[in-house]
Amino acid sequence: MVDFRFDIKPLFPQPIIKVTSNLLPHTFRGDRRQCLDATSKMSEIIDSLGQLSATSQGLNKPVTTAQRLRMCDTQTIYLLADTEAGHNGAVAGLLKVGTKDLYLFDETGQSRKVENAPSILDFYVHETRQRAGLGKRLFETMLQEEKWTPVKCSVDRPSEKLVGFLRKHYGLRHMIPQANNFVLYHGFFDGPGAPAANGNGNGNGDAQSPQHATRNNGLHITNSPNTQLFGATYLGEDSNRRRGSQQQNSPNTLIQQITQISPSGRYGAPRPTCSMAEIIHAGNSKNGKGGGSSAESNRIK
Ligand SMILES: CC(=O)SCCNC(=O)CCNC(=O)[C@H](O)C(C)(C)COP(=O)(O)OP(=O)(O)OC[C@H]1O[C@@H](n2cnc3c(N)ncnc32)[C@H](O)[C@@H]1OP(=O)(O)O
Repeated sequence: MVDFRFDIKPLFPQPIIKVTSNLLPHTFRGDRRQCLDATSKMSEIIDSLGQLSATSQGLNKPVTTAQRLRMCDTQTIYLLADTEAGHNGAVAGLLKVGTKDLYLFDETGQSRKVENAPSILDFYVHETRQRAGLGKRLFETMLQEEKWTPVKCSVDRPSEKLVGFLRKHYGLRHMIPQANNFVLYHGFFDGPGAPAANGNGNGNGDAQSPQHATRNNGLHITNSPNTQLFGATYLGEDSNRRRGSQQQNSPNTLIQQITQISPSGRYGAPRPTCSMAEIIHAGNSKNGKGGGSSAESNRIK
């Protein structure tokens, strides 16, 4: 549990509050002076929880800060408190969600641009309170408030724990391979309002379009914003075969393809295992050619 030097109770009239770019609890009512005080305290809470989340995920800098939230009007943070804890109460967890415009592949390998895709961006429950249902409570509140369903959420590079959480509580198992670090599950594209496929029907788009792709040995490299930011991702043998990739490359070339678009921000940060690129590197090092990428050298072993 995270304690603060101030009493958190006035900020948490209910156990879970929502905070957006004004850095105020959604329940907040007050004059200008109270507003400034609440903003400063909320900033401290968000920064503390964001830092703990980053540490727990092995990131070298937080994904969630008050400053970032202030700059972004498409994100919401849900905070869970235990107002009975200690003298001042304590905060137990954080869930940051938002909407993103993403270039994504559906189950058949068709490329689609999805605008305002619901995204799970950061999720953390304090170590002393994990596996006690608090994560589920936060997530359920978020789903209700945002009017989202779990299968329609994209998840920004989920940890093993989050993958387990989604499997356990929502039965999400079958991922759709992507060329970026977002994870989608089968069913994401189903139902009314499903986004249309892009371009020419083979999922590649044309040479001028943002989703233009080159595929080599299962690596999907596009010039989409995601790939530029986050790097290429291994799509797996099956999807590679399905797409009829012609070219066979050496392991060295694969590493170059992964590293030519080096990750930045969250993605340049050291991470624990659980990445498709890890699989490639592991396979490659068996051939005596391991390591070398900036992401790889940053990763905690
Ligand atoms: C997009 C992203 O934010 S990726 C980063 C996700 N965050 C993290 O990995 C930070 C560390 N982990 C956490 O903070 C928490 O474990 C959360 C937020 C993932 C889940 O919150 P919790 O309160 O633990 O979840 P809750 O109690 O509702 O559900 C428990 C289930 O989550 C999964 N889980 C939670 N903790 C663990 C763990 N230590 N090891 C493996 N699975 C875990 C399991 O499926 C677990 O069910 P089980 O106990 O029957 O195996």
